[in-house]
Amino acid sequence: MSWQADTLACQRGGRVLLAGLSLRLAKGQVLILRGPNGVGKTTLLRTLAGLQPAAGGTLNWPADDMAYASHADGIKATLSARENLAFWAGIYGAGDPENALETFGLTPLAGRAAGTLSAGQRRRLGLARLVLSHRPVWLCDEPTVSLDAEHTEVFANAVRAHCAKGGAAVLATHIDLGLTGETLDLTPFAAAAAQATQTETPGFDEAFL
Ligand SMILES: Nc1ncnc2c1ncn2[C@@H]1O[C@H](COP(=O)(O)OP(=O)(O)OP(=O)(O)O)[C@@H](O)[C@H]1O
Repeated sequence: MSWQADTLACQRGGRVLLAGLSLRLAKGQVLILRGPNGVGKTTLLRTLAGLQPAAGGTLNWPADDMAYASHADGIKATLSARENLAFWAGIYGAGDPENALETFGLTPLAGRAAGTLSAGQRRRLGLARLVLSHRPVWLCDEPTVSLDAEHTEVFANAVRAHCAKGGAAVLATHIDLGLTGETLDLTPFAAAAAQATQTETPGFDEAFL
């Protein structure tokens, strides 16, 4: 099984930010997205997750295969860590909250209201949803923000284990997680989008007459 995008264009706020992007993700593969702030990493992940339509190109990338860990952890502050994962297990229709808690070292905190967790603990709870989901493709946006070195390694190991079982992952990150995988710099695709936009800009006559 593989997931494929051909000559994809992605937009945010009505602007096409990326154009001409083709990629293929195979089982077992890790793809690292790189590029400066604002280049469009989140925008691409949101498009691949099916949260927004592509602005062009074709996507053979079923949304039901995706588990998306965004900047927002999708955590309900008044529920305990365990209750949060039980909620998400219900949404995904699968998954073992206890295993997910254990994987991210959250078992001792399982009964705590999520709103009382530290930033790094909350992030670990957000990432635990990935393990729970049993979905083949993990899409992660800056997954290790707020994580200490130990839990950055826990996350990297979770990705390795997921891929070893036939999963795959697309990770937007500015740091080196020590994962074996391909790197995709989005800068040329942002330049292609900017170029296309310039070409489409109306000339003086069209704009003012
Ligand atoms: N809701 C929005 N409405 C309009 N523009 C937006 C919106 N969200 C983001 N943008 C803009 O879209 C562009 C791409 O943003 P995006 O979040 O995809 O970048 P990124 O590569 O993930 O950046 P970072 O490395 O800072 O996380 C930026 O210029 C940003 O300001």
